Amino acid sequence: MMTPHIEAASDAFAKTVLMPGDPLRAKFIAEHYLDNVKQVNQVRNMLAYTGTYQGVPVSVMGSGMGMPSIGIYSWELFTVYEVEHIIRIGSCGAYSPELNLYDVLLADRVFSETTFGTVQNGDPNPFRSPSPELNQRLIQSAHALSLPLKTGTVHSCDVFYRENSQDFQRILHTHQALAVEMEAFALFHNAQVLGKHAACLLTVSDSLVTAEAASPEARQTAFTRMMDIALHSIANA
Ligand SMILES: O=P(O)(O)O[C@H]1O[C@H](CO)[C@@H](O)[C@H]1O
Ligand SMILES: O=c1cc[nH]c(=O)[nH]1
Repeated sequence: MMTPHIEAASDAFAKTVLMPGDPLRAKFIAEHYLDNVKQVNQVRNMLAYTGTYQGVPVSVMGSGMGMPSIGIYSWELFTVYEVEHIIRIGSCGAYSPELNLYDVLLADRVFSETTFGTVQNGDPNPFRSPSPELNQRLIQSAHALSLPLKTGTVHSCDVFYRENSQDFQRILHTHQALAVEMEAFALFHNAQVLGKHAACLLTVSDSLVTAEAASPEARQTAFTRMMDIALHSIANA
């Protein structure tokens, strides 16, 4: 075992890793998109695979839910496996009435009340940013594939079930956060601290404004758009 959480050999990962929260979404991508696939991790069922997409090496690994989990996996990938780029591909809940179910959103800034940064290296700044280069490539890929892509601030939240379900209005208006998810802040923080590159693409799976939620079937189709954009950006880097 190379780390307490990843059993893969030191050269098992490609330089770019796609990270959905759900390890089964990682399996889906490996099975439907990649060639020459090898499973490289199953510790704690946090499945990881390496293969090629249009001839370019790429890995895909689940991050689990929440900042402690992605904080561990992204740190180990960046420091032990010499991974250079991590693109999170996740689901999010819409705060903005202008976001519809299945829209794909690229985070250009992340806000969080988490203590992750303060505890990790004493940085209390509640905002983190993605890699401008990765974001530019993702925007170009969406354009090349004629897939609509929105950009904006995302809220990374430590709590999924909040007592006050309308609290999102405050965060929308105070920080212009268009949607909520639970990992991007820690991923961007680790990338910044380690001099690596990270980005976050999200598909709207539900709306806190309208209380609509995507069906499981629709989620799969809609999520493939985000996967297409991410994989195209890797193949055309
Ligand atoms: O779909 P994923 O990538 O897991 O992302 C979102 O879904 C989970 C909550 O249901 C959290 O991990 C949140 O960030
Ligand atoms: O973190 C998340 C993801 C999807 N929907 C939510 O409400 N929260």
